[in-house]
Amino acid sequence: MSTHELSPDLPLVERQVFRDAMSRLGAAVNIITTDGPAGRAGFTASAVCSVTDTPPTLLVCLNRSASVWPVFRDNGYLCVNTLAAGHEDLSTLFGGKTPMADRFLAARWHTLSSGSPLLNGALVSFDCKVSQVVSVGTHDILFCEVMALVRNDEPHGLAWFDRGYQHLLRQEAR
Ligand SMILES: NC(=O)c1ccc[n+]([C@@H]2O[C@H](COP(=O)([O-])OP(=O)(O)OC[C@H]3O[C@@H](n4cnc5c(N)ncnc54)[C@H](O)[C@@H]3O)[C@@H](O)[C@H]2O)c1
Ligand SMILES: Cc1cc2c(cc1C)N(C[C@H](O)[C@H](O)[C@H](O)COP(=O)(O)O)c1[nH]c(=O)[nH]c(=O)c1N2
Repeated sequence: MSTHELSPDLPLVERQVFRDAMSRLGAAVNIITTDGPAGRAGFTASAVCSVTDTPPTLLVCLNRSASVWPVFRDNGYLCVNTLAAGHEDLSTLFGGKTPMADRFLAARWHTLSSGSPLLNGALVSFDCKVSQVVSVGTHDILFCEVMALVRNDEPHGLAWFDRGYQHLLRQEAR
């Protein structure tokens, strides 16, 4: 067992201690998409969670230094596409550096009423309106009200754990 004290203004080495610790929190992998007046964009996010079911709301944390940030800020609508097993390469593609057109060419999509792209074969997709944005440190927390959702019967989910992908089997498929 090891204990680390952290200060709020973390120097690089302490930031690494924090990240190493966070790498132990397994999380679903999602591709967050948007399309609208500011253009089409998508990125991979593991910092996604449920906030409240009344009104149905989830949150997405987006680094303000990401190339996609101004597009999400201006469109105000997004879709959270939760990935299934087999989507590892797509996750990596949307995880940075790849030009936007190439990210979208790698999969099949259809357009939701909000305009946001829904990933065919996602475990579940949440079509959302961004209801509130709170900036904390380097990130914006996007609170997203869910307007519609689409579920898929794909038996295997995908998790990001210890800096790698893991397949998860849904209870119903056991
Ligand atoms: N919340 C995030 O912004 C976030 C989450 C996961 C991965 N990533 C990015 O994906 C890449 C690979 O990540 P990795 O998990 O292999 O190794 P890593 O060492 O960069 O990250 C380990 C863990 O720390 C957290 N984390 C990483 N960067 C963060 C940030 N800027 N702000 C808040 N939390 C952060 C995440 O929980 C992540 O799983 C990195 O470029 C990382 O920045 C970002
Ligand atoms: C598994 C995994 C998980 C995450 C990420 C990456 C990967 C591989 N990234 C990074 C994010 O996807 C990346 O910064 C964007 O794609 C933007 O990259 P560009 O600035 O367009 O190159 C990321 N970024 C973010 O702001 N919030 C998050 O929750 C996550 N989670």
